[in-house]
Amino acid sequence: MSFLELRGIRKTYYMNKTAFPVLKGIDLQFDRGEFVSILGESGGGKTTLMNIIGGLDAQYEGDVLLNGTSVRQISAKELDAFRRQTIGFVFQNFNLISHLSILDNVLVSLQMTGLSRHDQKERAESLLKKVGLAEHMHKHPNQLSGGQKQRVAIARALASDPDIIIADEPTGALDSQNTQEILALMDEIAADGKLVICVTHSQEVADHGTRIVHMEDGIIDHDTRLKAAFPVGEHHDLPSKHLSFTAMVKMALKHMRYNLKRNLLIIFGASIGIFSVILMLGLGRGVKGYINHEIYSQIKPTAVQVAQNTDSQDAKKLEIGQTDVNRIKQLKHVKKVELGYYGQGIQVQKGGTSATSSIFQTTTDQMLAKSVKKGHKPATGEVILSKAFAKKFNKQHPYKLIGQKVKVSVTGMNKQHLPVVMTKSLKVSGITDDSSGQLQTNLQTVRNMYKSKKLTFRANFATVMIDSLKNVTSVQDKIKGLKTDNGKKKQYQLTGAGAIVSTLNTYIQLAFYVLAAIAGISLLVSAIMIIVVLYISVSERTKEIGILRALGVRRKDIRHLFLSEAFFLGLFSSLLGLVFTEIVAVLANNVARKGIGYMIIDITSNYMIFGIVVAIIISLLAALAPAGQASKLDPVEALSYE
Ligand SMILES: Nc1ncnc2c1ncn2[C@@H]1O[C@H](COP(=O)(O)OP(=O)(O)OP(=O)(O)O)[C@@H](O)[C@H]1O
Repeated sequence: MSFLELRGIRKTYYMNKTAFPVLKGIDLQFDRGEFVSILGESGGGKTTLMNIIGGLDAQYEGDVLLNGTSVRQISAKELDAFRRQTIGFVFQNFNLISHLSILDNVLVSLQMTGLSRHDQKERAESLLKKVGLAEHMHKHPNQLSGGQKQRVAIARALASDPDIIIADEPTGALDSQNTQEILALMDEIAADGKLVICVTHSQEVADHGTRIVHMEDGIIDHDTRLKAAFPVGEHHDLPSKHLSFTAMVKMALKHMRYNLKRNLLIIFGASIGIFSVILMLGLGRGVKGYINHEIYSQIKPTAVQVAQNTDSQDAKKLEIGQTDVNRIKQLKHVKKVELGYYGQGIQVQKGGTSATSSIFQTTTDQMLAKSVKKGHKPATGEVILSKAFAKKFNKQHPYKLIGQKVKVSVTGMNKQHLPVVMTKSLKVSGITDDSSGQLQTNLQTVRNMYKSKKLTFRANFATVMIDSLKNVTSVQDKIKGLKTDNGKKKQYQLTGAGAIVSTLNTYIQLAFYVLAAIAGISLLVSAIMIIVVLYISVSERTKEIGILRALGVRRKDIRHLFLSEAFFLGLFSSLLGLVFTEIVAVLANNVARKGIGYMIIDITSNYMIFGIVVAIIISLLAALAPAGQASKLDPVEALSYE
């Protein structure tokens, strides 16, 4: 049984349904240790035959048998493995991968063997030494002469220690001295026990081998043995595996580095999209934060004041009692309920001056300390005045009232519904910035005033503290819906800014989402840019894809190669976009801090992660079609791509 056998190989090309038969029944047998030259006229079908033997072309009739096993029946994956393990290609125009160094070109093949990384490198170096290129390992193909390039190609073909070397016009582009050197190398390979099949036009090259096969009109018309085949010793195949994902990723990175300028430009362009989206989100959050900060410094939007819904002046009807408090306290999201007292027409006297306060109200625990411009919140027996009211007693220096005593007269009703005036001397503890005539004291002070006249104190409002702004509206609705014990609707009267603040926040958020979405258009442009670049890259690298496929790289790996590049484009552009955003945020926040005392751009780590993930997903989606196209390229067509 021969090592390699061709049985009735026929191949016909079709052009517009016209058949062009090229191979018309080829039967040949080869053994290891042979150096077979295939001679024939130009266009006679030699390359076509080599592609069939090398497992690059599976569209033919007949059969190729390796050690008696048909290669025709095997799956596409097995055919990839066949090329990896059994075949080494040497082409007329070298077909080296231009963006990889000489060493890396040889290593691509070795990465598909079971050798350790160290052994791969050692073997690549020793093969390059063998072909006389020890000093050129770190150069790129464009830095070598034609003869040197062909020696790299031979080193690469030998890397996975295949049994068959297929050389298609290996000396076609070389001068006579280089031709002799390459032929000597091919001799050595055959002497090593491999089968060398070499397509040539040159009789000189053909005469060098052990056998000449002549093709004419699609059939073999002469088969001449010049000398005996080289003796074949024991042979152990190098274990083969497909290219690892990491190797593919590394190759993608090397290609990106080789085309650094172009890739930097793409990364820069795409980063602008990420930059604008993240900036808008950060600005939205910052502005919302700033507005809330301003609102919270004036009022407590999570506080709602509840009073009885009545026009009556009767203190009994106006009372908010313990039953009301208990009812409200039971509601979800209610943190605290504090009773309060509200009155009008309160007389205040100091020395010879007296004035009437338009609003008199008890403060709650929740009262903001910062709302007291000077002084402090009132303790029992103390009162705070608004600046406008204080001016009535000291026009020039209203703040001087702090620490002084004023007489406060509140009118209550006794059991007979007759007015009773309660007067108490209270110390001014602070002054607010308020322009209304407001007077505030604490609840205990009012209780004490009622007690001193033996009148029943009735609170007439309650302050309800809600756990968070987002729950204000729902709690308000629930309070409005509360019923009395006999099932009647209570219909409380509610006041508070929470609902408005909450709506305002929703609108601000919405406005910035819209802005971010508009900024997202630039992301779309980035995606289109990546699609275009990858399509260009696929057509530029068609030959490289053909070479990789000839070396036994799977379709899947080719797809991974392009997807890896897209992944890195997405990753690097998002990182650059984030750097730009950070720079702008730091600068803008510096200015904003000086101007309004607040950092106006608030970029959270979630936004950053969102930016990175979105950029990568968009890049990968953009790469799907070009990567798919690359992986589907026919290896023979890809190799003959000009
Ligand atoms: N993909 C293809 N589609 C159609 N015809 C093709 C295709 N590839 C090759 N041919 C034709 O098949 C014939 C054989 O081509 P092939 O490249 O095998 O010849 P060759 O013997 O290697 O020629 P040369 O010595 O000039 O390299 C040629 O006539 C060529 O035009």
